[in-house]
Amino acid sequence: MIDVTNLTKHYGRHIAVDDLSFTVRPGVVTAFLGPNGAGKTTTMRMILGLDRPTAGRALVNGRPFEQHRAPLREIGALIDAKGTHPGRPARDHLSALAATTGISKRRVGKVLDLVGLSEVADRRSGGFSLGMGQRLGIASALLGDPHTVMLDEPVNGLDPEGVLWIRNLLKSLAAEGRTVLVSSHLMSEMALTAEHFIIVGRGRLIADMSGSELTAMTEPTSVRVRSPHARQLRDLLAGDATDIAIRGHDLFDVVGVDADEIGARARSANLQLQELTPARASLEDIFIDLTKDAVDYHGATDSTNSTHKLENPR
Ligand SMILES: Nc1ncnc2c1ncn2[C@@H]1O[C@H](COP(=O)(O)OP(=O)(O)OP(=O)(O)O)[C@@H](O)[C@H]1O
Repeated sequence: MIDVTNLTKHYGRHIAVDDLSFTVRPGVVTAFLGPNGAGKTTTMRMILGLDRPTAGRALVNGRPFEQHRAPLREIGALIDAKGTHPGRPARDHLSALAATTGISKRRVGKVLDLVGLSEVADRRSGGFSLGMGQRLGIASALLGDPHTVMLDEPVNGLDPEGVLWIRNLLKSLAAEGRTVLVSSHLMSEMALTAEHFIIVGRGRLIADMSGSELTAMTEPTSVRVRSPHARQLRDLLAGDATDIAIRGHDLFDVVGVDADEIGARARSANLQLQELTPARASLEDIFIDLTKDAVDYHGATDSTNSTHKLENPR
């Protein structure tokens, strides 16, 4: 469990983390999302005691990280995958880490197997690809068999196979009952991995909720209707719909009339319905909408110009 309360970090006049409070619970993957510069790494560094908060506090399993007798058994973290000595083989790196932190040497072989590096464990890590380096960083994080795992942008620069591997690893760690916090600026990836989302922008909390709660923040954008009587149904709805888009001989999308109303009208006209599906914005659209004011640099094509409406933006 990670508890962050009123956490704040100033660098001179710049506020990197601004009065942030949230709890990361065990058993689900929690995504820590925000655009570049939102304060994710700074927050994670404060959770690990690597940076001192200007105000507030961060607790790992009930205590500040540095007050645990065996901190690496409490929380394993990947903050900078390049933090290994390039001349040292992966196995030696992990063995040294185990020896200096009182972790059994047997764990070294176990984590090398877990991350798929056993065959290259005696090669110098300096020759590792980006993906292999990430795997070694994750092996270091898991060495102490920790209750809580925290990874900063672990999928950055990985190939699709590496991305899939990390996704499955994170889910299995959470399924074992561990607390898993993983940062990213890519909602598209996290939507497939996480169940809970903590979204920050310019150091401030924007949202702290499950995927279904996030989705429920938007009004349905349209309703998809499939019926063998599509034409008659369209005629029935034409007066109230703001838009009707024909998608096929038996399929169309309606804007401006909700699914309950379409169902009621079809029933009273005795017209059969085969599909009635409200369409909502994707998690990625919602993320872009929520963080659009916190993005420092927009591209020439403004991806924030989405059409859905948030009911309850914070
Ligand atoms: N040591 C530092 N000195 C001064 N400013 C810093 C320092 N570390 C971070 N910052 C600033 O604090 C803000 C938050 O940075 P941070 O790296 O925590 O964001 P982030 O969400 O992890 O972003 P990214 O996704 O780009 O890694 C940024 O504006 C950054 O420039």
